[in-house]
Amino acid sequence: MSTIELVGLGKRYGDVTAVAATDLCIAEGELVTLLGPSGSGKSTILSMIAGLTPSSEGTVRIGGRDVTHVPPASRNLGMVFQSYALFPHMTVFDNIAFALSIRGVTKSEIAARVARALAQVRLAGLGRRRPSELSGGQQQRVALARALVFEPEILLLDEPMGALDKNLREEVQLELRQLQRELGVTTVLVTHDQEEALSLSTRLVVLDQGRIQQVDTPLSVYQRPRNRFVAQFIGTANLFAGELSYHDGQSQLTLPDGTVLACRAEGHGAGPVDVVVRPEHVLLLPPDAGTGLLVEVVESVYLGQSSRLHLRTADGVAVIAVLQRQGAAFSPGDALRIHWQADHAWAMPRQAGA
Ligand SMILES: Nc1ncnc2c1ncn2[C@@H]1O[C@H](COP(=O)(O)OP(=O)(O)OP(=O)(O)O)[C@@H](O)[C@H]1O
Repeated sequence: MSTIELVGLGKRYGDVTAVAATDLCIAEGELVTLLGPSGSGKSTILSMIAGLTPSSEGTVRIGGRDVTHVPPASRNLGMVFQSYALFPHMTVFDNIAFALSIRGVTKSEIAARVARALAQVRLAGLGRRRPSELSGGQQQRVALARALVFEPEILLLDEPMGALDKNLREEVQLELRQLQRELGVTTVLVTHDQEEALSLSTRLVVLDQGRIQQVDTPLSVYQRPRNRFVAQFIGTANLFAGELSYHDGQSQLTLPDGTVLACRAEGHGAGPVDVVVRPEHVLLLPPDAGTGLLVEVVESVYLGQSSRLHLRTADGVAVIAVLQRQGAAFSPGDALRIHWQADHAWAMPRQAGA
């Protein structure tokens, strides 16, 4: 099992910087997800780790060894891509055995290794079937077995669940996480699916326009985003522009209408900030409460387990509140006040142009 280190790794296509010089260390046994909008460089980074795309600058190290100029087949990694590309005319066994047989591994060794890989993905006994005789989830697991049969140090997964429907996807995600933990194989995943990223990963790498915006645990990325982009890209974000100040060591936010509310800030001084508050952390008060920010109800949406309130401040800022409590009936036009606990309001330095 192995670490992955990217040192100043970048990729340019002519004038286009697909990936700016990137530093990233992935520890042994981690499952790290590259997350970002289309074109942000996720697949290019994965492909440079795999050795399929040559880098324009920088170094890739796997297990401490510089593999920047080592061909993909000698990097000891397993790969699974969205289109599993199983050979339809071959049995499951032969699909998994294929790459071993062209490398001259003996028949008895192949049989043992394929059987082990099939057992790892819980497909023991299905080796004689053809891909068309398997469900989508089973086909996906064959693709995974095909990657695991090499006993790779590193597993690279590019949208591996992309072709599965939602229920199956959740089932396969859980299995993948369990298997990855069991094997302790260092894994890099590319996905568009935020829930998948949040639920599977030890850490997330959030990318925008070929640059890393934040590397952190899913919880930290959600609760303590580094900037507006990350806050808005992961989950739903209520953003409040205001002035950060400190009083008796406590940070507070002053909104344009003069309302003062608590917030948390880390490592930056007083001045203009954007504060992010997640919908489940917005608390309501009656309009005559002596504190809080005055808002008007735009719409109240009943969702079964919860309801979602669309609100608007006097300055026209849209706010979403998700209420777990039932029976809170509000009508459009109702006046309310909102507030939050200091721990649930995260201040980020205002970026130029925001
Ligand atoms: N062969 C290529 N030639 C020129 N530009 C490329 C090439 N491959 C990728 N790019 C550009 O590099 C950038 C990053 O692409 P990449 O495929 O890594 O993004 P991504 O985040 O994986 O996107 P998606 O989520 O759509 O797969 C994009 O701007 C893309 O247009």
